[in-house]
Amino acid sequence: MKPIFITGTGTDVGKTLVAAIVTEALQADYWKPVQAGFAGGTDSLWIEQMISNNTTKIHPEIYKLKMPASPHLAAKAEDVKIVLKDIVRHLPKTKNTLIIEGAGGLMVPLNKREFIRDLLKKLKAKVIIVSKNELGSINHSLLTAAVLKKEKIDVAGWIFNEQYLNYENEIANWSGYPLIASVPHLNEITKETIKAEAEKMKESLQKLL
Ligand SMILES: Nc1ncnc2c1ncn2[C@@H]1O[C@H](COP(=O)(O)OP(=O)(O)OP(=O)(O)O)[C@@H](O)[C@H]1O
Ligand SMILES: C[C@H](N)[C@H](N)CCCCCC(=O)O
Ligand SMILES: [Mg+2]
Repeated sequence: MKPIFITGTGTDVGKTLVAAIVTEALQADYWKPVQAGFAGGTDSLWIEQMISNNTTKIHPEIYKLKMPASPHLAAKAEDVKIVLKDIVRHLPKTKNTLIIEGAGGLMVPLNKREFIRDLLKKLKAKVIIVSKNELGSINHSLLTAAVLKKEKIDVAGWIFNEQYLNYENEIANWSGYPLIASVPHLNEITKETIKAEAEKMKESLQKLL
């Protein structure tokens, strides 16, 4: 089975929160190959704290960079070069479904000429796009979809995070990619609330993937 790559319309849209829900729902493994910024903790550590099942394995990052910035700049600050084939070479060998989280959105540079877009292509992954259900999101979402289409990338569909507006069907229709699920604003983010969202999402995920 292809790995599932969780990208988003940008940074801070809720990729890690959605990744926790999807990972828990499928009892999948999780991998964040490029982490830029870890003063407040890494995405991997956060996922580890939010998962309830005993099957999930969290695979170590390949690049763990200090600066909370675009990975190409965070890498430059540490005199590191992000090499895509080194990430691909370290793709975790697991029989379990693998959830991979990107950094920011699709057109985030990893080095002078390659982007998250190129990484997910090289990893031959199937993509879930996380988008926020808020004003401005139609534009961000359709630009993201345009890049995925141009590159003929295999897309499973959208997961919308935080329901400020009802844009889900609009964006699904315009893009032609299906709506997988919607996640409400969670007043409390705990193992229990993640597990409850995972239960709600399980069936749609299993159907699509
Ligand atoms: N549905 C939600 N309810 C409440 N808080 C949320 C929700 N989704 C995301 N958040 C909060 O918004 C912030 C950003 O979310 P998250 O870290 O998942 O974004 P991200 O897309 O993974 O960012 P990055 O590009 O840094 O990986 C976090 O503090 C998270 O807890
Ligand atoms: C620091 C942040 N939380 C992420 N790790 C990296 C986001 C990169 C975004 C780059 C950009 O689109 O401007
Ligand atoms: Mg994240």
